[in-house]
Amino acid sequence: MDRIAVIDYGSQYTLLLARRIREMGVFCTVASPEEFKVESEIKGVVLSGGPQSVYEEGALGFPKQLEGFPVPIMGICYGMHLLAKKLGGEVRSGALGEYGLTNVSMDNERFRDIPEEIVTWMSHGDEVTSLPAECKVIARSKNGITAGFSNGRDIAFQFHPEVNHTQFGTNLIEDFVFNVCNASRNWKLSAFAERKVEEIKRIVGSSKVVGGLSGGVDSTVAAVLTSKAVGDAFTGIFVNHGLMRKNEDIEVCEALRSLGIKLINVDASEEFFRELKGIDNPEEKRKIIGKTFIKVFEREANKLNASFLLQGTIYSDVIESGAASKNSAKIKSHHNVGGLPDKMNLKLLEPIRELFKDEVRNLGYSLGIEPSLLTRQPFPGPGLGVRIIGEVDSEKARILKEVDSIFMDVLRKSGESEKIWQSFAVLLPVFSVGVKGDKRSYGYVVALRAVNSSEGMTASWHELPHEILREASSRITSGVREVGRVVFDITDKPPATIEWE
Ligand SMILES: Nc1ncnc2c1ncn2[C@@H]1O[C@H](COP(=O)(O)OP(=O)(O)OP(=O)(O)O)[C@@H](O)[C@H]1O
Ligand SMILES: O=c1[nH]c(=O)c2[nH+]cn([C@@H]3O[C@H](COP(=O)(O)O)[C@@H](O)[C@H]3O)c2[nH]1
Ligand SMILES: NC(=O)CC[C@H](N)C(=O)O
Ligand SMILES: [Mg+2]
Repeated sequence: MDRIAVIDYGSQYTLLLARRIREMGVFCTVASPEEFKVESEIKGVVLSGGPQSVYEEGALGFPKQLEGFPVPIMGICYGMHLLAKKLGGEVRSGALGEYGLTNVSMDNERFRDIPEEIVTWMSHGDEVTSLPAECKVIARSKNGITAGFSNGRDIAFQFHPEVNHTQFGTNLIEDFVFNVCNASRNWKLSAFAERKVEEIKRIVGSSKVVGGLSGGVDSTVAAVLTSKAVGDAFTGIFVNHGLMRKNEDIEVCEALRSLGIKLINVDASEEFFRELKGIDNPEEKRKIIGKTFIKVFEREANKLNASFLLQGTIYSDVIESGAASKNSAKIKSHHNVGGLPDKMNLKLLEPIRELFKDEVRNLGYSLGIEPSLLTRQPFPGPGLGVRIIGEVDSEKARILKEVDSIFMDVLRKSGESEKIWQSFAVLLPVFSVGVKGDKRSYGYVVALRAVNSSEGMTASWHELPHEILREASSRITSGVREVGRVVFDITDKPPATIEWE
Protein backbone atom coordinates (compact mmCIF):
# COMPACT_ATOMS: atom_id res chain seq x y z
CA MET A 1 0.00 0.00 0.00
CA ASP A 2 1.40 3.42 -0.97
CA ARG A 3 2.28 5.47 2.07
CA ILE A 4 3.39 8.98 2.97
CA ALA A 5 5.66 9.20 6.01
CA VAL A 6 5.57 12.21 8.31
CA ILE A 7 8.66 12.84 10.39
CA ASP A 8 7.70 14.55 13.60
CA TYR A 9 9.86 17.40 14.88
CA GLY A 10 7.42 18.22 17.67
CA SER A 11 4.85 20.41 15.91
CA GLN A 12 1.44 20.87 17.48
CA TYR A 13 -0.06 19.88 14.13
CA THR A 14 1.78 16.69 13.24
CA LEU A 15 -1.24 14.49 13.89
CA LEU A 16 -3.42 16.82 11.87
CA LEU A 17 -1.08 16.45 8.92
CA ALA A 18 -1.37 12.67 9.04
CA ARG A 19 -5.14 12.99 9.34
CA ARG A 20 -5.39 15.21 6.28
CA ILE A 21 -3.43 12.74 4.17
CA ARG A 22 -5.49 9.75 5.33
CA GLU A 23 -8.66 11.70 4.59
CA MET A 24 -7.39 11.87 1.00
CA GLY A 25 -7.39 8.07 0.94
CA VAL A 26 -3.63 7.68 1.28
CA PHE A 27 -2.08 5.79 4.18
CA CYS A 28 0.15 7.96 6.33
CA THR A 29 2.29 7.20 9.37
CA VAL A 30 4.21 9.38 11.81
CA ALA A 31 7.65 8.64 13.24
CA SER A 32 10.25 10.58 15.18
CA PRO A 33 13.48 11.44 13.29
CA GLU A 34 15.27 8.68 15.25
CA GLU A 35 12.69 5.99 14.66
CA PHE A 36 11.97 6.71 10.99
CA LYS A 37 12.80 3.80 8.66
CA VAL A 38 12.88 3.93 4.86
CA GLU A 39 10.61 1.37 3.26
CA SER A 40 9.73 0.77 -0.37
CA GLU A 41 6.05 1.60 0.06
CA ILE A 42 6.91 5.17 1.12
CA LYS A 43 6.14 7.49 -1.80
CA GLY A 44 6.94 10.76 -0.11
CA VAL A 45 8.17 12.24 3.17
CA VAL A 46 6.87 15.26 5.06
CA LEU A 47 9.11 17.03 7.58
CA SER A 48 6.85 18.62 10.19
CA GLY A 49 7.17 21.89 12.03
CA GLY A 50 8.73 22.07 15.47
CA PRO A 51 9.65 24.32 18.38
CA GLN A 52 13.41 24.33 17.79
CA SER A 53 15.53 26.51 15.52
CA VAL A 54 17.65 24.62 12.99
CA TYR A 55 20.78 26.68 13.80
CA GLU A 56 20.53 26.03 17.56
CA GLU A 57 23.02 23.70 19.16
CA GLY A 58 21.47 20.25 19.61
CA ALA A 59 18.58 20.94 17.21
CA LEU A 60 17.13 17.85 15.53
CA GLY A 61 18.66 17.48 12.08
CA PHE A 62 17.71 16.33 8.61
CA PRO A 63 17.13 12.54 8.82
CA LYS A 64 20.26 10.62 7.77
CA GLN A 65 18.02 7.77 6.64
CA LEU A 66 16.88 9.96 3.74
CA GLU A 67 20.39 10.17 2.23
CA GLY A 68 20.16 8.26 -1.02
CA PHE A 69 16.43 7.54 -0.65
CA PRO A 70 14.97 9.13 -3.77
CA VAL A 71 11.48 10.21 -2.73
CA PRO A 72 10.06 13.75 -2.81
CA ILE A 73 10.18 15.73 0.42
CA MET A 74 7.79 18.37 1.67
CA GLY A 75 9.05 20.59 4.50
CA ILE A 76 6.68 22.58 6.66
CA CYS A 77 7.94 25.46 8.83
CA TYR A 78 10.80 23.84 10.82
CA GLY A 79 10.78 21.21 8.07
CA MET A 80 11.23 23.96 5.48
CA HIS A 81 14.18 25.34 7.45
CA LEU A 82 15.74 21.86 7.58
CA LEU A 83 15.29 21.37 3.85
CA ALA A 84 16.72 24.83 3.08
CA LYS A 85 19.78 24.14 5.21
CA LYS A 86 20.24 20.66 3.79
CA LEU A 87 20.16 21.91 0.17
CA GLY A 88 22.66 24.69 0.92
CA GLY A 89 20.49 27.66 1.84
CA GLU A 90 20.54 29.80 4.96
CA VAL A 91 18.12 30.17 7.87
CA ARG A 92 18.19 32.95 10.44
CA SER A 93 16.10 34.38 13.20
CA GLY A 94 13.80 37.01 11.66
CA ALA A 95 13.26 40.53 12.91
CA LEU A 96 9.62 40.02 13.82
CA GLY A 97 8.28 36.62 12.94
CA GLU A 98 4.82 35.94 11.56
CA TYR A 99 2.08 34.55 13.80
CA GLY A 100 -1.52 33.86 12.84
CA LEU A 101 -3.30 34.78 9.62
CA THR A 102 -0.93 36.08 6.96
CA ASN A 103 -1.55 36.86 3.29
CA VAL A 104 0.71 35.06 0.87
CA SER A 105 1.06 35.44 -2.87
CA MET A 106 1.43 32.17 -4.74
CA ASP A 107 3.34 31.36 -7.93
CA ASN A 108 0.61 30.99 -10.52
CA GLU A 109 2.67 28.89 -12.86
CA ARG A 110 3.32 26.30 -10.19
CA PHE A 111 -0.21 26.37 -8.72
CA ARG A 112 -2.67 26.86 -11.54
CA ASP A 113 -5.83 26.09 -9.57
CA ILE A 114 -5.10 28.33 -6.60
CA PRO A 115 -5.77 32.09 -6.40
CA GLU A 116 -2.82 34.42 -6.72
CA GLU A 117 -3.21 35.51 -3.11
CA ILE A 118 -4.36 33.28 -0.23
CA VAL A 119 -4.69 33.67 3.53
CA THR A 120 -2.41 31.27 5.40
CA TRP A 121 -1.74 30.37 9.01
CA MET A 122 1.81 31.08 10.17
CA SER A 123 3.71 30.46 13.39
CA HIS A 124 7.41 31.15 13.02
CA GLY A 125 10.26 33.36 14.18
CA ASP A 126 12.96 31.98 11.88
CA GLU A 127 13.07 32.48 8.12
CA VAL A 128 14.91 31.33 5.03
CA THR A 129 17.25 34.23 4.22
CA SER A 130 19.10 32.67 1.35
CA LEU A 131 17.65 30.11 -1.02
CA PRO A 132 19.52 26.94 -1.93
CA ALA A 133 20.87 26.87 -5.49
CA GLU A 134 18.41 25.46 -8.00
CA CYS A 135 15.47 26.42 -5.83
CA LYS A 136 12.83 28.94 -6.74
CA VAL A 137 10.50 30.98 -4.54
CA ILE A 138 6.95 29.74 -5.07
CA ALA A 139 5.21 31.71 -2.34
CA ARG A 140 5.96 35.02 -0.64
CA SER A 141 4.26 36.55 2.38
CA LYS A 142 2.97 40.12 2.36
CA ASN A 143 5.90 40.93 4.68
CA GLY A 144 8.27 39.93 1.91
CA ILE A 145 9.39 36.71 3.61
CA THR A 146 9.91 33.51 1.61
CA ALA A 147 6.79 31.48 2.28
CA GLY A 148 7.58 28.58 -0.03
CA PHE A 149 10.29 27.25 -2.33
CA SER A 150 10.82 24.27 -4.58
CA ASN A 151 13.54 22.67 -6.66
CA GLY A 152 10.97 21.17 -8.99
CA ARG A 153 10.56 18.06 -6.90
CA ASP A 154 10.96 18.85 -3.20
CA ILE A 155 8.73 21.57 -1.87
CA ALA A 156 8.59 23.64 1.30
CA PHE A 157 6.11 25.97 2.96
CA GLN A 158 6.64 28.41 5.79
CA PHE A 159 2.91 28.37 6.63
CA HIS A 160 0.90 25.37 7.79
CA PRO A 161 -1.23 23.94 4.94
CA GLU A 162 -2.63 21.27 7.33
CA VAL A 163 -4.38 23.88 9.51
CA ASN A 164 -7.98 24.72 8.54
CA HIS A 165 -7.28 28.46 8.60
CA THR A 166 -4.97 28.14 5.59
CA GLN A 167 -7.04 28.63 2.45
CA PHE A 168 -6.48 25.91 -0.16
CA GLY A 169 -4.17 24.15 2.30
CA THR A 170 -5.66 20.77 1.47
CA ASN A 171 -5.13 21.45 -2.25
CA LEU A 172 -1.46 22.14 -1.58
CA ILE A 173 -1.04 18.88 0.31
CA GLU A 174 -2.97 17.03 -2.41
CA ASP A 175 -0.71 18.54 -5.02
CA PHE A 176 2.31 17.08 -3.21
CA VAL A 177 0.76 13.69 -2.50
CA PHE A 178 -0.74 13.03 -5.93
CA ASN A 179 1.07 15.19 -8.48
CA VAL A 180 4.56 15.06 -7.00
CA CYS A 181 4.64 11.69 -5.19
CA ASN A 182 2.14 9.92 -7.47
CA ALA A 183 0.70 8.11 -4.46
CA SER A 184 -2.43 6.11 -5.14
CA ARG A 185 -5.61 6.34 -3.09
CA ASN A 186 -5.81 2.87 -1.66
CA TRP A 187 -6.21 3.51 2.05
CA LYS A 188 -9.66 2.33 3.09
CA LEU A 189 -10.67 1.15 6.53
CA SER A 190 -12.37 -1.95 5.14
CA ALA A 191 -9.24 -2.87 3.20
CA PHE A 192 -7.23 -2.19 6.34
CA ALA A 193 -9.43 -4.60 8.30
CA GLU A 194 -8.97 -7.37 5.72
CA ARG A 195 -5.23 -6.83 5.62
CA LYS A 196 -5.03 -6.90 9.41
CA VAL A 197 -7.02 -10.10 9.69
CA GLU A 198 -4.60 -11.78 7.25
CA GLU A 199 -1.62 -10.34 9.11
CA ILE A 200 -2.90 -11.58 12.48
CA LYS A 201 -3.43 -15.07 11.00
CA ARG A 202 0.13 -15.07 9.70
CA ILE A 203 1.72 -13.80 12.91
CA VAL A 204 -0.25 -16.03 15.27
CA GLY A 205 -0.15 -19.24 13.23
CA SER A 206 -1.46 -22.09 15.34
CA SER A 207 -0.72 -20.36 18.68
CA LYS A 208 -3.31 -19.14 21.13
CA VAL A 209 -4.05 -15.51 21.99
CA VAL A 210 -5.39 -13.87 25.12
CA GLY A 211 -6.56 -10.28 24.97
CA GLY A 212 -7.09 -7.61 27.60
CA LEU A 213 -10.70 -6.52 27.17
CA SER A 214 -11.85 -3.48 29.13
CA GLY A 215 -15.17 -2.83 27.41
CA GLY A 216 -13.56 0.26 25.87
CA VAL A 217 -13.76 1.03 22.17
CA ASP A 218 -10.17 0.15 21.35
CA SER A 219 -9.93 -3.27 22.94
CA THR A 220 -13.36 -4.23 21.64
CA VAL A 221 -12.45 -3.46 18.03
CA ALA A 222 -9.04 -5.15 18.38
CA ALA A 223 -10.74 -8.24 19.81
CA VAL A 224 -13.31 -8.50 17.03
CA LEU A 225 -10.54 -8.31 14.40
CA THR A 226 -8.50 -10.95 16.20
CA SER A 227 -11.43 -13.25 16.67
CA LYS A 228 -12.15 -12.95 12.93
CA ALA A 229 -8.58 -14.01 12.29
CA VAL A 230 -8.08 -16.86 14.74
CA GLY A 231 -11.60 -17.78 15.89
CA ASP A 232 -11.63 -19.97 18.98
CA ALA A 233 -7.92 -19.60 19.56
CA PHE A 234 -8.74 -16.18 21.03
CA THR A 235 -9.91 -15.66 24.60
CA GLY A 236 -10.73 -12.27 26.04
CA ILE A 237 -9.76 -11.45 29.61
CA PHE A 238 -11.57 -8.79 31.56
CA VAL A 239 -9.63 -7.85 34.66
CA ASN A 240 -11.64 -6.45 37.51
CA HIS A 241 -9.02 -4.59 39.53
CA GLY A 242 -11.54 -3.25 41.98
CA LEU A 243 -11.01 0.18 40.45
CA MET A 244 -13.72 0.08 37.78
CA ARG A 245 -16.79 2.29 37.87
CA LYS A 246 -19.78 1.08 39.88
CA ASN A 247 -21.38 -1.98 38.21
CA GLU A 248 -19.00 -1.59 35.27
CA ASP A 249 -17.73 -5.18 35.57
CA ILE A 250 -21.22 -6.62 35.22
CA GLU A 251 -22.27 -4.32 32.38
CA VAL A 252 -19.05 -4.72 30.44
CA CYS A 253 -19.02 -8.49 30.63
CA GLU A 254 -22.61 -8.68 29.42
CA ALA A 255 -21.92 -6.37 26.50
CA LEU A 256 -18.75 -8.22 25.51
CA ARG A 257 -20.44 -11.61 25.63
CA SER A 258 -22.93 -10.28 23.08
CA LEU A 259 -20.01 -10.14 20.62
CA GLY A 260 -19.77 -13.91 20.72
CA ILE A 261 -16.21 -13.85 22.05
CA LYS A 262 -15.02 -16.28 24.75
CA LEU A 263 -14.50 -14.17 27.84
CA ILE A 264 -12.93 -14.80 31.21
CA ASN A 265 -13.79 -12.41 34.02
CA VAL A 266 -10.93 -12.34 36.52
CA ASP A 267 -11.57 -10.76 39.89
CA ALA A 268 -8.10 -9.60 40.86
CA SER A 269 -9.20 -6.76 43.11
CA GLU A 270 -7.56 -8.11 46.27
CA GLU A 271 -4.28 -8.59 44.46
CA PHE A 272 -4.34 -5.02 43.09
CA PHE A 273 -5.21 -3.52 46.50
CA ARG A 274 -2.46 -5.59 48.12
CA GLU A 275 0.15 -4.43 45.57
CA LEU A 276 -0.96 -0.79 45.92
CA LYS A 277 -0.88 -0.75 49.72
CA GLY A 278 1.26 2.06 51.11
CA ILE A 279 2.01 3.56 47.67
CA ASP A 280 1.10 7.20 47.09
CA ASN A 281 3.42 8.28 44.28
CA PRO A 282 1.41 8.53 41.02
CA GLU A 283 4.11 7.09 38.74
CA GLU A 284 4.76 4.23 41.14
CA LYS A 285 1.03 3.49 41.27
CA ARG A 286 0.82 3.44 37.46
CA LYS A 287 3.82 1.12 37.15
CA ILE A 288 2.41 -1.26 39.78
CA ILE A 289 -0.97 -1.34 38.06
CA GLY A 290 0.70 -1.98 34.65
CA LYS A 291 2.79 -4.82 36.08
CA THR A 292 -0.10 -6.39 37.97
CA PHE A 293 -2.20 -6.36 34.77
CA ILE A 294 0.56 -8.28 32.99
CA LYS A 295 0.90 -10.72 35.91
CA VAL A 296 -2.80 -11.51 35.66
CA PHE A 297 -2.65 -11.83 31.86
CA GLU A 298 0.39 -14.15 32.09
CA ARG A 299 -1.28 -16.33 34.66
CA GLU A 300 -4.39 -16.74 32.54
CA ALA A 301 -2.32 -17.23 29.39
CA ASN A 302 -0.39 -20.06 31.08
CA LYS A 303 -3.59 -21.85 31.96
CA LEU A 304 -4.72 -21.61 28.34
CA ASN A 305 -1.29 -22.24 26.86
CA ALA A 306 -1.44 -18.91 24.97
CA SER A 307 1.68 -17.14 23.76
CA PHE A 308 0.25 -13.82 22.49
CA LEU A 309 -1.29 -10.89 24.35
CA LEU A 310 -3.66 -8.69 22.37
CA GLN A 311 -3.90 -5.04 23.45
CA GLY A 312 -6.08 -2.26 22.07
CA THR A 313 -3.22 0.21 21.86
CA ILE A 314 -3.98 3.05 19.41
CA TYR A 315 -2.03 5.77 17.69
CA SER A 316 -2.37 8.45 20.37
CA ASP A 317 -1.12 6.01 23.06
CA VAL A 318 1.95 5.45 20.94
CA ILE A 319 2.48 9.11 20.10
CA GLU A 320 2.07 10.14 23.73
CA SER A 321 4.61 7.60 24.86
CA GLY A 322 6.76 8.55 21.86
CA ALA A 323 6.51 12.06 23.21
CA ALA A 324 7.59 10.53 26.49
CA SER A 325 10.89 9.54 24.86
CA LYS A 326 14.08 11.42 24.08
CA ASN A 327 12.76 14.67 22.66
CA SER A 328 10.55 15.74 25.49
CA ALA A 329 9.77 15.28 29.13
CA LYS A 330 7.89 12.25 30.38
CA ILE A 331 4.48 13.27 31.60
CA LYS A 332 2.99 9.98 32.76
CA SER A 333 3.24 6.29 31.96
CA HIS A 334 0.11 5.02 30.26
CA HIS A 335 -0.33 1.53 31.66
CA ASN A 336 -0.40 -0.27 28.31
CA VAL A 337 2.70 1.37 26.80
CA GLY A 338 5.09 3.06 29.23
CA GLY A 339 3.79 1.09 32.20
CA LEU A 340 4.66 -2.35 30.79
CA PRO A 341 7.31 -4.36 32.66
CA ASP A 342 10.75 -4.64 30.99
CA LYS A 343 10.56 -8.40 30.72
CA MET A 344 7.45 -10.11 29.42
CA ASN A 345 6.82 -13.72 28.44
CA LEU A 346 3.90 -12.94 26.15
CA LYS A 347 4.36 -11.55 22.65
CA LEU A 348 2.34 -8.37 22.05
CA LEU A 349 -0.28 -8.18 19.32
CA GLU A 350 -1.47 -4.62 18.66
CA PRO A 351 -3.45 -4.58 15.40
CA ILE A 352 -4.90 -1.06 15.67
CA ARG A 353 -1.71 0.67 16.76
CA GLU A 354 -1.75 2.83 13.62
CA LEU A 355 -5.34 4.11 13.93
CA PHE A 356 -6.84 7.28 15.35
CA LYS A 357 -9.71 7.00 17.81
CA ASP A 358 -12.39 8.01 15.33
CA GLU A 359 -10.99 5.61 12.76
CA VAL A 360 -11.19 2.86 15.38
CA ARG A 361 -14.80 3.82 16.00
CA ASN A 362 -15.62 3.78 12.29
CA LEU A 363 -13.91 0.44 11.91
CA GLY A 364 -16.06 -0.79 14.80
CA TYR A 365 -19.22 0.30 12.98
CA SER A 366 -18.08 -1.38 9.78
CA LEU A 367 -17.44 -4.59 11.73
CA GLY A 368 -21.02 -4.44 13.00
CA ILE A 369 -20.22 -3.81 16.67
CA GLU A 370 -23.08 -2.52 18.87
CA PRO A 371 -23.10 1.33 18.88
CA SER A 372 -23.44 1.30 22.69
CA LEU A 373 -19.95 -0.24 22.89
CA LEU A 374 -18.51 2.27 20.44
CA THR A 375 -19.84 5.47 21.97
CA ARG A 376 -18.56 4.88 25.49
CA GLN A 377 -16.38 7.49 27.15
CA PRO A 378 -12.69 6.61 27.29
CA PHE A 379 -11.80 5.06 30.64
CA PRO A 380 -8.16 4.78 31.72
CA GLY A 381 -6.80 1.28 32.32
CA PRO A 382 -5.67 2.14 35.89
CA GLY A 383 -9.26 3.25 36.50
CA LEU A 384 -10.10 4.84 39.82
CA GLY A 385 -6.51 4.08 40.86
CA VAL A 386 -5.46 7.41 39.32
CA ARG A 387 -8.60 9.18 40.55
CA ILE A 388 -8.01 8.36 44.23
CA ILE A 389 -5.24 10.79 45.00
CA GLY A 390 -2.57 9.28 47.25
CA GLU A 391 -2.82 5.79 48.70
CA VAL A 392 -5.54 3.55 47.26
CA ASP A 393 -7.66 1.16 49.32
CA SER A 394 -10.95 -0.65 48.89
CA GLU A 395 -12.87 1.69 51.19
CA LYS A 396 -11.81 4.78 49.22
CA ALA A 397 -12.67 2.94 46.01
CA ARG A 398 -16.15 2.23 47.36
CA ILE A 399 -16.71 5.91 48.25
CA LEU A 400 -15.46 7.16 44.89
CA LYS A 401 -17.61 4.64 42.99
CA GLU A 402 -20.69 6.05 44.72
CA VAL A 403 -19.75 9.67 44.02
CA ASP A 404 -18.84 8.95 40.40
CA SER A 405 -22.05 7.07 39.77
CA ILE A 406 -24.18 9.93 41.12
CA PHE A 407 -22.29 12.47 39.00
CA MET A 408 -22.68 10.35 35.86
CA ASP A 409 -26.36 9.83 36.59
CA VAL A 410 -26.94 13.59 36.92
CA LEU A 411 -25.14 14.18 33.61
CA ARG A 412 -27.08 11.43 31.86
CA LYS A 413 -30.50 12.55 33.09
CA SER A 414 -29.88 16.18 32.16
CA GLY A 415 -28.80 15.16 28.64
CA GLU A 416 -25.47 16.88 29.26
CA SER A 417 -23.39 13.69 28.94
CA GLU A 418 -23.89 13.65 25.18
CA LYS A 419 -22.02 16.93 24.94
CA ILE A 420 -19.06 15.77 27.04
CA TRP A 421 -16.01 13.80 25.90
CA GLN A 422 -15.06 12.52 29.33
CA SER A 423 -16.34 13.10 32.86
CA PHE A 424 -15.57 11.65 36.27
CA ALA A 425 -15.02 12.34 39.96
CA VAL A 426 -11.75 12.46 41.91
CA LEU A 427 -11.33 11.64 45.61
CA LEU A 428 -8.90 14.01 47.32
CA PRO A 429 -6.83 13.15 50.39
CA VAL A 430 -8.23 16.25 52.04
CA PHE A 431 -10.82 16.56 54.80
CA SER A 432 -12.99 19.56 55.32
CA VAL A 433 -15.25 20.82 58.08
CA GLY A 434 -18.98 21.17 57.50
CA VAL A 435 -22.31 21.09 59.25
CA LYS A 436 -24.79 18.30 58.58
CA GLY A 437 -28.05 18.00 60.59
CA ASP A 438 -26.84 20.67 63.04
CA LYS A 439 -23.77 18.56 63.84
CA ARG A 440 -20.19 19.19 62.93
CA SER A 441 -19.08 17.04 59.98
CA TYR A 442 -15.59 16.35 58.78
CA GLY A 443 -15.55 14.65 55.39
CA TYR A 444 -13.69 14.07 52.15
CA VAL A 445 -13.41 16.68 49.41
CA VAL A 446 -14.25 15.38 45.93
CA ALA A 447 -13.55 17.11 42.64
CA LEU A 448 -15.74 16.75 39.57
CA ARG A 449 -14.23 16.99 36.11
CA ALA A 450 -15.80 17.20 32.65
CA VAL A 451 -13.73 17.89 29.53
CA ASN A 452 -14.01 18.09 25.78
CA SER A 453 -11.29 16.83 23.52
CA SER A 454 -10.78 15.04 20.24
CA GLU A 455 -7.78 12.81 20.85
CA GLY A 456 -7.16 13.34 24.55
CA MET A 457 -3.92 15.15 23.74
CA THR A 458 -5.41 18.54 24.58
CA ALA A 459 -8.66 19.25 26.37
CA SER A 460 -10.80 22.11 27.56
CA TRP A 461 -13.03 21.95 30.61
CA HIS A 462 -16.71 21.71 29.81
CA GLU A 463 -18.87 24.61 30.95
CA LEU A 464 -21.44 22.67 32.94
CA PRO A 465 -24.60 24.69 33.63
CA HIS A 466 -24.76 25.83 37.26
CA GLU A 467 -28.02 24.02 38.00
CA ILE A 468 -26.39 20.72 37.02
CA LEU A 469 -23.40 21.43 39.24
CA ARG A 470 -25.75 22.35 42.07
CA GLU A 471 -27.73 19.15 41.68
CA ALA A 472 -24.61 16.98 41.52
CA SER A 473 -23.18 18.64 44.63
CA SER A 474 -26.37 18.29 46.61
CA ARG A 475 -26.98 14.66 45.61
CA ILE A 476 -23.38 13.70 46.36
CA THR A 477 -23.20 15.34 49.79
CA SER A 478 -26.53 13.87 50.85
CA GLY A 479 -26.02 10.46 49.21
CA VAL A 480 -22.45 9.74 50.29
CA ARG A 481 -22.01 10.15 54.03
CA GLU A 482 -18.20 10.35 53.90
CA VAL A 483 -18.13 13.36 51.56
CA GLY A 484 -18.33 16.87 52.98
CA ARG A 485 -17.47 19.12 50.06
CA VAL A 486 -17.63 19.13 46.25
CA VAL A 487 -15.49 21.26 43.90
CA PHE A 488 -15.41 21.54 40.11
CA ASP A 489 -12.14 21.42 38.17
CA ILE A 490 -11.75 24.35 35.75
CA THR A 491 -8.33 23.56 34.30
CA ASP A 492 -7.59 22.89 30.63
CA LYS A 493 -5.00 20.45 29.30
CA PRO A 494 -2.40 21.88 29.05
CA PRO A 495 -1.45 23.01 31.68
CA ALA A 496 -3.21 20.19 33.58
CA THR A 497 -3.73 16.67 32.26
CA ILE A 498 -7.20 15.13 32.06
CA GLU A 499 -6.62 12.69 34.92
CA TRP A 500 -5.29 14.08 38.20
CA GLU A 501 -2.43 11.57 38.41
N1 LIG B 1 -9.91 -3.83 33.01
C1 LIG B 1 -9.19 -4.28 31.97
N2 LIG B 1 -9.13 -5.61 31.72
C2 LIG B 1 -8.40 -6.07 30.69
N3 LIG B 1 -7.68 -5.31 29.87
C3 LIG B 1 -7.70 -3.98 30.07
C4 LIG B 1 -8.45 -3.38 31.12
N4 LIG B 1 -8.28 -2.05 31.07
C5 LIG B 1 -7.48 -1.81 30.02
N5 LIG B 1 -7.10 -2.96 29.39
C6 LIG B 1 -6.20 -3.11 28.23
O1 LIG B 1 -5.42 -1.93 28.06
C7 LIG B 1 -5.62 -1.35 26.78
C8 LIG B 1 -5.56 0.16 26.83
O2 LIG B 1 -6.61 0.70 27.59
P1 LIG B 1 -7.41 1.95 27.02
O3 LIG B 1 -8.31 2.44 28.10
O4 LIG B 1 -6.45 2.88 26.38
O5 LIG B 1 -8.25 1.34 25.81
P2 LIG B 1 -9.70 0.79 25.80
O6 LIG B 1 -10.15 0.55 27.19
O7 LIG B 1 -9.74 -0.37 24.89
O8 LIG B 1 -10.51 1.93 25.13
P3 LIG B 1 -10.94 3.35 25.75
O9 LIG B 1 -9.76 4.26 25.46
O10 LIG B 1 -12.14 3.70 24.95
O11 LIG B 1 -11.18 3.17 27.20
C9 LIG B 1 -6.99 -1.87 26.38
O12 LIG B 1 -7.15 -1.81 24.98
C10 LIG B 1 -6.97 -3.27 26.93
O13 LIG B 1 -6.26 -4.14 26.06
O1 LIG C 1 -5.65 3.31 29.04
C1 LIG C 1 -5.17 4.27 29.65
N1 LIG C 1 -4.13 4.03 30.47
C2 LIG C 1 -3.57 4.97 31.25
O2 LIG C 1 -2.62 4.69 31.99
C3 LIG C 1 -4.12 6.28 31.12
N2 LIG C 1 -3.84 7.47 31.73
C4 LIG C 1 -4.72 8.39 31.22
N3 LIG C 1 -5.53 7.81 30.33
C5 LIG C 1 -6.59 8.42 29.51
O3 LIG C 1 -5.92 9.09 28.45
C6 LIG C 1 -6.52 10.37 28.18
C7 LIG C 1 -5.50 11.47 28.43
O4 LIG C 1 -5.23 11.47 29.81
P1 LIG C 1 -4.22 12.45 30.54
O5 LIG C 1 -4.54 13.83 30.05
O6 LIG C 1 -4.51 12.27 31.98
O7 LIG C 1 -2.85 12.00 30.13
C8 LIG C 1 -7.74 10.45 29.11
O8 LIG C 1 -8.85 10.00 28.36
C9 LIG C 1 -7.39 9.50 30.24
O9 LIG C 1 -8.55 8.95 30.86
C10 LIG C 1 -5.18 6.51 30.24
N4 LIG C 1 -5.69 5.52 29.51
N1 LIG D 1 6.25 26.25 13.72
C1 LIG D 1 7.51 25.98 13.48
O1 LIG D 1 7.88 24.96 12.93
C2 LIG D 1 8.49 26.98 14.04
C3 LIG D 1 9.90 26.74 13.61
C4 LIG D 1 10.88 27.58 14.41
N2 LIG D 1 10.84 27.16 15.80
C5 LIG D 1 10.52 29.06 14.27
O2 LIG D 1 10.11 29.70 15.22
O3 LIG D 1 10.66 29.60 13.20
MG1 LIG E 1 -10.19 2.01 28.64
